[in-house]
Amino acid sequence: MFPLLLILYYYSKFPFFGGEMYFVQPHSERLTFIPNVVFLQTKLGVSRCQSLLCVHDAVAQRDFEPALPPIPDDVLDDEEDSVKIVSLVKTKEPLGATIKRDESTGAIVVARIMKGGAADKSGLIHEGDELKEVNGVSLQHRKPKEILPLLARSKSEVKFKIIPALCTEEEPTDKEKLFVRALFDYDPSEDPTIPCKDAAVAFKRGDVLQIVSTEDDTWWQACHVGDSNSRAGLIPSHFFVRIRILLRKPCVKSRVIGNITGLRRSFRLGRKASWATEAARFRRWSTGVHGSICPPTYIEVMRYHREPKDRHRLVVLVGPSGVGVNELKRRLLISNPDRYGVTVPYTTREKRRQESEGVDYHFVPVHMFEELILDHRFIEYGSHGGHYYGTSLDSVHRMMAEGKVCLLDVHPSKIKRVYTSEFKPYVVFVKPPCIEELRVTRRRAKFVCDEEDANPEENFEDMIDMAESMETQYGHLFDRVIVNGDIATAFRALRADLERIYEAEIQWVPADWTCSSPANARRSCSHLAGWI
Ligand SMILES: Nc1ncnc2c1ncn2[C@@H]1O[C@H](COP(=O)(O)OP(=O)(O)OP(=O)(O)O)[C@@H](O)[C@H]1O
Repeated sequence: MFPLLLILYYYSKFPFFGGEMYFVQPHSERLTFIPNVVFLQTKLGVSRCQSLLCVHDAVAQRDFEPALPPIPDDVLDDEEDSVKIVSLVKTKEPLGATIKRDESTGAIVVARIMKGGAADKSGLIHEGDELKEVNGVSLQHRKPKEILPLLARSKSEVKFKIIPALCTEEEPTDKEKLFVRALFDYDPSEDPTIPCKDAAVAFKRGDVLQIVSTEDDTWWQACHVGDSNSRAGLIPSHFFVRIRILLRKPCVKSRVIGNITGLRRSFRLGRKASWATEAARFRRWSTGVHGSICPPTYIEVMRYHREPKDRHRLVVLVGPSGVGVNELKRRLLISNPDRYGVTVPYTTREKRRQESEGVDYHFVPVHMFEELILDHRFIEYGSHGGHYYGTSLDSVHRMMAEGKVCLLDVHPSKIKRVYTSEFKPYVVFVKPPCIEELRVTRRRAKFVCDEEDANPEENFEDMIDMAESMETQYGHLFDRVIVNGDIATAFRALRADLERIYEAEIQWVPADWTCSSPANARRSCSHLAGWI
C-alpha cells in the first residue's frame, strides 16, 4: 500500500465533534463542520493527481478561504500504510459523527457516521477510521472526553490525522435499501435511554424512514424520506421498542372471541342500538385482546408505481358509530359518481317496498347466507333483529373491477381481511372533534341520535371514548386521520386526500404488497400478522 495523503477543508462557524456517549457541546453550541475543498496528493498516479488538482482549481476559482496549508512533511514519512490528514473549518452544519475508544486497542475510532451529515457527504471520513491526532496532538492513551477540549480550542480549523478503516461497504442499490413506515410517534427529548439526543431523529406515526444501519441491535440509524435536508440519526430499533413496551405491559393471553361485529347503524338500517351499548361492547372486546397484540413498531414499505391497468386502491373508512362515516361517503359519491362506488351488502331480511335487489341489498335466504359465512366470503357480518347482514369480498371485487374507487366502511378489526396486495387498502380514520365542537356542530345540524330519548351528551362522550380505543388499538393501520368537526371542512380534506392518492404515481405501501415472490412477502411482513 502506498501512503495516501488527503487534505480536506471545511468551513464552519461552530466547532463540533463528539463521541459515543460524548456527543459534545463544549460551548453550549454544537461543533459542526462542512466539507468545502478536497485536495489530494497521492503517490498512486499522476492522472489522479491531475484530476484532483483540476477539481481543486475549479473550486479555488470561487475564492474559498482559507488557503490550503502546506502538507506536513512528517506525513510522507509516516510508517503507516495510509494516512489521511483532514482539515476542517467550522460551519453551522453538524459533522454527523461520533467517536469511541476501542477497548481492545485503546484507539480512538469513528463510531458512527450519520447519513447525509457533512462527514458522510465528504466521503472521506468513515466508520472505523482511527483518529491518531487532533491539531498535531497525539490521541494515544486519551479518552473521548479528553479529546473534546482539543477540538474546542481550535479557532477556525481542526486538523485530524486518520488511519482509514480497512473495508468500506458498497452503497446499496435502491432495491436493497430498507424503507419503513413508523407505526408510533417518537420524541427523543422524552426518551431517557437515547445515548445522545442530538444524534437522534424524531418522527411521527406514518412517517416513511430510510433505515441506513441496523448494525446496532438497540439503535438503528435512519433518515426521513423526501426531505433533502434530512440527516441520518438514531432511532430505537424494532426489537428495542418491542421489548420496552412488552416490559412495561405484561402480555395478556389472547381470548377466542366469537363473531362480534359492531354493526353500524347505517349498515343494518333497523332498530338503532344506543352508542352506549356499542361502546361498552367495543371496550369489552378490546380489553380482551389488547394485550395479545404485538406492539407495532415499523413496517417495511416500498414504492408502488400504479400502472394504468391496475385497479384503484380500496378506500376503507373507519370510525366510531355516528361520527359521520356515511355522511362523508355519501358526499364523496355525489361529488364524483363515476369515480367512487360502494358495495351492496347482503341481508336475510325481507325486502321492503321501496328497496331494490342488488341496489339496496342482496336479499338472500338464511341457508345461503350461512354458506357464505362458512366459505369466509364476508369481510364483516353480524345479526340484528333476527336477521343477518354482511359485506362480502365479492362485492368489493365487483366494484373494483368496474374501475371505480370502492369505498368500504367496516369496523377496524376487519381491516385485516382486506390488508392484502389485491386490495391495497388506503385506510382513513374518521375521528370526532373535541366534545365542545361536537355539541356545536351536531346540534346545529339536527343530529340524529340512536334512540329518541338518548342523552346526546352521553353519546358524544361514548363516541370520543370509542375513537380513542380504536386509535390505540388500530392506529398503526390508519393512513390518514380526518377530524369530522365541521362537515364541509372534513369533506374537503377527505376529498383532497383521496384525489392525491388517486393521482399519485408513486405511493409507499407495505413491502409484501409489491413483492413478486410470496416467500419474500412473508419474510418482509411476517411480523405484521400479530399486529392486525
Ligand atoms: N360534521 C358533522 N356535523 C353535523 N352533523 C354531522 C356531521 N357528520 C355527520 N353528521 C350527522 O350525524 C349523523 C350520523 O352520521 P353518519 O350516519 O354518517 O354516522 P356514521 O359514522 O356512518 O355512523 P353509523 O354507521 O352508525 O350510521 C347523521 O345525521 C349525519 O348527517
